[in-house]
Amino acid sequence: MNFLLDEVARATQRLAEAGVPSPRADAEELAAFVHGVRRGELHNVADADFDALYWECVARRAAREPLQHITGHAYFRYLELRVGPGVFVPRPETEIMVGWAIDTLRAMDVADPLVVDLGTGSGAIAISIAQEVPRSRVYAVESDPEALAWAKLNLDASGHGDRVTAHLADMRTALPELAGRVDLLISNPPYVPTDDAALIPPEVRNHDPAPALWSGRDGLGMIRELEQVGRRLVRPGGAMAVEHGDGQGIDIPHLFPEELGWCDVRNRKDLAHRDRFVVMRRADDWSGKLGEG
Ligand SMILES: C[S@@+](CC[C@H](N)C(=O)[O-])C[C@H]1O[C@@H](n2cnc3c(N)ncnc32)[C@H](O)[C@@H]1O
Repeated sequence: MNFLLDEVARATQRLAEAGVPSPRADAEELAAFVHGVRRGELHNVADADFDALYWECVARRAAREPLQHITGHAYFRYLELRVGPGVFVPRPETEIMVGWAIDTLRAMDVADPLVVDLGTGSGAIAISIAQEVPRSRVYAVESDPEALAWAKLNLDASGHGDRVTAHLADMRTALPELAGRVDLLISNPPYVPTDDAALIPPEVRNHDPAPALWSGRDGLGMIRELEQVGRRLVRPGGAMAVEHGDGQGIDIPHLFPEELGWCDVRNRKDLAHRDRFVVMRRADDWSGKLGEG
């Protein structure tokens, strides 16, 4: 074993003792970050090049600071996003929902689909859709100015800024000018039950911003509101996708009832086969009035 890999093995043990869920991967990722190489190239780092900064990073991770806050970036689909304090770190679970949205948009017979991402955080969802659906126009809504600043940073770096508009607004009332015109509405809203606060890992509880997490005792507060938002914004025949937490899959389809013009309401699973998001469509012929609560 070379010197660096030996250090990585020691760091792995330290992270495991601190309760980090993926200690080996994180120890390698930090070593790669510190030495400016990819994980698969760590064997090329010469002993003399070992940087003691590595152990500072390991100490921060052992104190349960998120890996992505230490490296300053998070990977999401084909993007490398800048993240740090003040913005929610995008998660792999959300990539699957975005994949569903991209497939749905590509299958729509609409030349320049109009998309709304509610609670954009780092901009992960909005920028991925703009990147992978070339003629889409995306509105990215966020109420937290600090988070929106990260989204704008990522948007500027992405090269898709001409088709993504960032809005500082409350997702419950945003974009009245798009009423009844949106082809696809997508949201990863806050959905963690305040009742579960004690169960949440320290990386999340102490580092993701509070507005990104909590949504009432059962976690469903914002998703209930999103039903009305979808009814107001999505055009007849348009689609909607909403992420939710473990164990909420059973409750959410009932929040989008046929009587209110929702159809094809389905639970979708993440890679771990847990219900993770719900998808639905506005009926083509729903006769209710837009915007009615
Ligand atoms: C779970 S995070 C999702 C961030 C990003 N879309 C992602 O998937 O990585 C939820 C986001 O919604 C934002 N948010 C919470 N309440 C909001 C509201 N009323 N209006 C707009 N954004 C809100 C939070 O600030 C946070 O950035």
